[in-house]
Amino acid sequence: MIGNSRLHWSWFVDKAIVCAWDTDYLPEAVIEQLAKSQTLEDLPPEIFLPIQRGRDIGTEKLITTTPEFPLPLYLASVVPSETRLWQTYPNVQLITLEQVPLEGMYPTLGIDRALALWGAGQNWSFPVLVIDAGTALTFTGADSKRCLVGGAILPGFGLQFATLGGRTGQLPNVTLPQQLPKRYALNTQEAIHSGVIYTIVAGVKDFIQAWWELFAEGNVVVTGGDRIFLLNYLQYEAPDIAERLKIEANLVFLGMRQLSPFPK
Ligand SMILES: Nc1ncnc2c1ncn2[C@@H]1O[C@H](COP(=O)(O)OP(=O)(O)O)[C@@H](O)[C@H]1O
Ligand SMILES: CC(C)(COP(=O)(O)O)[C@@H](O)C(=O)NCCC(=O)O
Ligand SMILES: [K+]
Repeated sequence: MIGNSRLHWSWFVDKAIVCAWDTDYLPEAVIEQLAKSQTLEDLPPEIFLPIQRGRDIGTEKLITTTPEFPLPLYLASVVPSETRLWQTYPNVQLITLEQVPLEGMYPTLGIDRALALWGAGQNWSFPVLVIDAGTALTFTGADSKRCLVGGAILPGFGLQFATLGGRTGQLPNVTLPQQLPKRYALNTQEAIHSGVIYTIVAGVKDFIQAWWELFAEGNVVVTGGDRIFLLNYLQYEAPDIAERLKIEANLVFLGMRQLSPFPK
């Protein structure tokens, strides 16, 4: 899965997610090395270091399966320039919205949102709302008939901080704090933390409450690179809401493995 910040990887054996990890965007040379690899040992370390170091729980299972080479690659992307790069890989299948069995999708819906929503619905049941705290923060919901209700898109935590740091004369770049900051800050860094975090948390709370007005028993699943931070803040601000949330890093991959038929 190619996101707007980085690449998200999963190694599948049939429908099992053996392991999952993230990397930075990668240069063409690495894609070429992947294409030429004939054994697990040949695989580019930029991609498979987590596996090759043997630190991942899935490693043993991996070594005992004999995959075909070049490795089949299922690609979903919301970054067209990166899609083009990876389409040079000889054994690539592009996953598109047509393969996701949700009803009512609009043509420009992000494939990451569609796959995450499908994965959440398959894993927990519909109706379901997915909150993706990634580069963008997105809400994407579907009803009990697996029909897209719709959603919303706003700049994620990192993007809000980067915009303030990059587009103003005297604001520094800041990173996410572990704890919910003080609301009334007395220095610049904490003022940025407070402004971005309290408004995102209030917005997320409001979207969740609105969702439960539509679907009283509706599931809510949180994913994305900043999911743990978001959940932590919500636990302080709205513990009753936080308690009812599901959290899952690999929603997109849960969605991919439930495509029927799995793309060939
Ligand atoms: N190594 C990392 N590289 C980039 N973002 C990271 C990293 N680790 C954590 N993050 C956080 O993840 C967020 C991006 O979420 P992610 O779901 O990975 O994005 P996307 O799917 O849009 O590529 C960033 O705002 C950042 O705070
Ligand atoms: C909204 C997104 C930018 C989110 O991307 P991400 O933050 O996960 O990298 C992406 O899903 C996208 O480009 N969507 C297309 C517009 C839409 O979903 O309506
Ligand atoms: K995402």
